[in-house]
Amino acid sequence: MTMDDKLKPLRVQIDAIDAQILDLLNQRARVAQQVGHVKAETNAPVFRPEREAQILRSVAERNPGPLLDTDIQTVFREVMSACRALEKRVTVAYLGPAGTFSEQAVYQQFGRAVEGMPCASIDEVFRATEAGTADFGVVPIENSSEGVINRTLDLLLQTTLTLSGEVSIQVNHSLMTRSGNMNDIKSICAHSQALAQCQLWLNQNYPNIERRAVASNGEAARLAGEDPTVAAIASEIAGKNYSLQVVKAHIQDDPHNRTRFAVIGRLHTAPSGKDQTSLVLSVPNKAGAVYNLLAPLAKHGVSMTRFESRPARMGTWEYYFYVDVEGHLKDSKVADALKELKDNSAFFKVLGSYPFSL
Ligand SMILES: C=C(O[C@@H]1C=C(C(=O)O)C=C[C@H]1O)C(=O)O
Repeated sequence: MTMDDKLKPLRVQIDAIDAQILDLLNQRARVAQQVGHVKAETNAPVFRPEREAQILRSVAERNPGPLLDTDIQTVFREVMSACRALEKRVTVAYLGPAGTFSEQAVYQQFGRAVEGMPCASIDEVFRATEAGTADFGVVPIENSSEGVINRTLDLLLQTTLTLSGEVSIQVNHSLMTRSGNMNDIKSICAHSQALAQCQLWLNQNYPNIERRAVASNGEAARLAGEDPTVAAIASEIAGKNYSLQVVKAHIQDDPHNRTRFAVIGRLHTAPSGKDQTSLVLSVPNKAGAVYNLLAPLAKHGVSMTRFESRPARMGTWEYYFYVDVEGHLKDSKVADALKELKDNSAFFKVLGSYPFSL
């Protein structure tokens, strides 16, 4: 038997299965449309992150293989995204331009069937979401090698928006030029964070080429696309958008470099069963204040998953604490612990409760 003879019956099987999948997907989509009608009657929110998180967890738990859990989740994320878009296509503002890691974070949270709205700055993402021009915003909050993104933390302090999710993505930086080599290159452009994340590699390989910080890696890719003397450090997706070729991939000093993004919006996400709650607080500047601050968490058996401190910038050596705890604001032990925390705090703000990222 030739290879084609062997493949033929297998492909007939795949075609028959695809016909069933197609039918089932559209059955699912019709039910989602009905969900959309029910929501429209009460003006209820279309995107329900807790429900989507539960579905993604459940498909991974029930997955018998051979498909990988993470791959099955990618497929279901897109299925839900497409179904949701039949109810309403949500608009998501992010730090643009297209091709940045922020855009990747948008897709990781919402799937591809969204209206992405690239913004020029983190401030603009907040403004567009606060004004309702966008339903949600996605902003970088922390990088594993460079630390927190100060502007995002400052804006979270003031905003009326809540956190409705977080996304963590692996950040791979590539050095790219129009030609695919470094001949004639006079400067290397990237966002200051990316330059910092590739510092050792650049010192070793191109110590004499000028480094230029620009607004974003996407902007660096755009500049390199226009100018054959400019190299960009950016994601390969950004490079493709501007017809750049890779000189060297994965040049970040930390191979496990990740960035965490916050999803901001007006939605108060319901409990999904595996949630966390983010808050910001400050304490009066006196002995034992931080100890007292955290005691209620231990007392009520609430685990803290993150604790970050930042100077309040009032010249008084006072600090804001960004704290994440396990559980949802609607869990009684979280609610009880937070009530006591609030009583001990000079400033207290709950940023939101949302499902743990996958
Ligand atoms: C269908 C719904 O609307 C959206 C789409 C979902 C889906 O396709 O499963 C899940 C949650 C919502 O974001 C729903 O709320 O159940």
